[in-house]
Amino acid sequence: ATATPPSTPIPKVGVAVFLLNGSKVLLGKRLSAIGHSTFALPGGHLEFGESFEECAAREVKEETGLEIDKTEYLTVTNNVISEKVHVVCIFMRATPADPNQKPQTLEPEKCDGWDWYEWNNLPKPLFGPLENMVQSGYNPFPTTAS
Ligand SMILES: CC(C)CCOP(=O)(O)OP(=O)(O)O
Ligand SMILES: [Mg+2]
Ligand SMILES: [Mg+2]
Ligand SMILES: [Mg+2]
Repeated sequence: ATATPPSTPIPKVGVAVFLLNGSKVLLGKRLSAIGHSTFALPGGHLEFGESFEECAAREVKEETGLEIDKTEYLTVTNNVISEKVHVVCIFMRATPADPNQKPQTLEPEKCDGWDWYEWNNLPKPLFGPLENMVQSGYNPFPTTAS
C-alpha cells in the first residue's frame, strides 16, 4: 500500500479579544499545546457561520464567563506559529458588560487563570501573536478625542 503523503496544514482563523477595563486588559496563561505557559488574550477558533463579533462573545463567555459589550474589529495579523500551525488572528476590542464581575477559569485544562493587567506592565512571556503586536507598538485602547 502506498504511504499517504503528510497533509499540508491548513491555515486557521483565530479571534482574540482585547477585553479592556480602564487601563487594564484581561490575560490568561495558556495551558494548551499551542503557546503553553505564555500569557494570551481570551479567544479561539472562528467556527462555521460566525461573525467576528459572535465568535468574540462566545469565546470570552466560554473561557471566562464574562459578557462583553461594544465589540469592534481592531486589526488582523498573519501568524505562522510552527511547521504545523498557521493562524490568521483577528483582533477585536470589547468591554466587560459588568466591569466588577470577576472572570472565572472555566477551562482549567486550557488556561491557568485570568487576571487584569496594566497595559504598560504586561506579564511575560506573552503569546507570540500578542507579543508581536506589543513589539510593534500597537495600542488597542480607544483614542480619546483630543
Ligand atoms: C492558537 C490561537 C492563535 C487560535 C486558537 O485559539 P485557542 O487555542 O484559544 O482556541 P480555542 O479557544 O477555540 O480552544
Ligand atoms: Mg476557547
Ligand atoms: Mg474555541
Ligand atoms: Mg482560547
